[in-house]
Amino acid sequence: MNDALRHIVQRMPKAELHIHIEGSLEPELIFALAKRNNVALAFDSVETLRAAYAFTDLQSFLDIYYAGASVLLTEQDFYDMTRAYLLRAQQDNVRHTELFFDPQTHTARGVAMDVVINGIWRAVQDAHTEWGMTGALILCFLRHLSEDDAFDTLEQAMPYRDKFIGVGLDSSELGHPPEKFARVFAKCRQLGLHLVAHAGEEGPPAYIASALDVLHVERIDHGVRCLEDAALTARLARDKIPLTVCPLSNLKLRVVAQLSEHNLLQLLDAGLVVTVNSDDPAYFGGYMNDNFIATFEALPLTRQHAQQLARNSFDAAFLDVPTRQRYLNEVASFFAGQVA
Ligand SMILES: Nc1ncnc2[nH]cnc12
Ligand SMILES: [Zn+2]
Repeated sequence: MNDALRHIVQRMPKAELHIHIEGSLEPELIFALAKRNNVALAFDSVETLRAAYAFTDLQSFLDIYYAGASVLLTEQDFYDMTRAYLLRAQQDNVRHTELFFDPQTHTARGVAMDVVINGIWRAVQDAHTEWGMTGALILCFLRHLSEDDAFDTLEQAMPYRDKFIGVGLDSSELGHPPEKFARVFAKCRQLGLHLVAHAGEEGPPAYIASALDVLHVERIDHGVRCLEDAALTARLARDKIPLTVCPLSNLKLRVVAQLSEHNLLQLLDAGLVVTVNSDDPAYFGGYMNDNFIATFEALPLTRQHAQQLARNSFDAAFLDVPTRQRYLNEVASFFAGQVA
């Protein structure tokens, strides 16, 4: 990629829609919080922890990711983690972000729901006050746990209903199809929550179809395996169901062997509302602009693709009409001022 295109991709306004906030915990912060909270870690240094980030698949990552999250105990911990992510995202010209959080990872360790939600939400509010970034929270159910556990989690979260806009589904995909959570998603739909789900990351295209048909999700997280089913791909394009794609995550979790083999360009060519996101940036070697640059380096993507991806990120976001329009106008005027 040439310098002009690199500059465009870095500077263009963008939204991040697939970021697990616990996946933004850098090893340095894990060690600092472990010390502050007197939590024992299975690693003796930042370096040995980082060296363990050699994943072979989704599960090998999740085991380390849940261990890392064990240092989060107080509201201040959740605030500090979220603040660090938001500051980093701002450097990449992220204007709006929708943060996933995994309450069950914390409540199972005795951390109260209000500690989790209030800490994360206060950091989002401060970013809005201080530099105008907009943000929202999406509560994710862990799919390796039961639907009853998800119902309990929803009930515990209801006193904080004004602080999250939707629910998602994450963790180990294979063997835990969307339909396992049909009833709890139906309840969330009744409550007027936005609905998303991880599907088609490691799991088959059938999981994408059931996330749509059974859970009635509005976006698919990852979804990269949809291309294995032409009818499903056509449906996603026709219904403008966005995919929140995470290229460096796909590389690190061996969904693809090399980024040059990533299907992001085919997904765009198929007319899908593709977005680029970081997933778990502290674990996968990159934040938003790292993902954009690595992908643009690996694939024959152009300035037009960059503009499409920036626009898609705001089109796919759960924004009110005037705010979306304001961001789309920002994208248009940014690109109108570029000569590359
Ligand atoms: N990429 C991913 N897939 C499923 N669950 C996750 N939790 C955090 N990152 C995840
Ligand atoms: Zn994810």
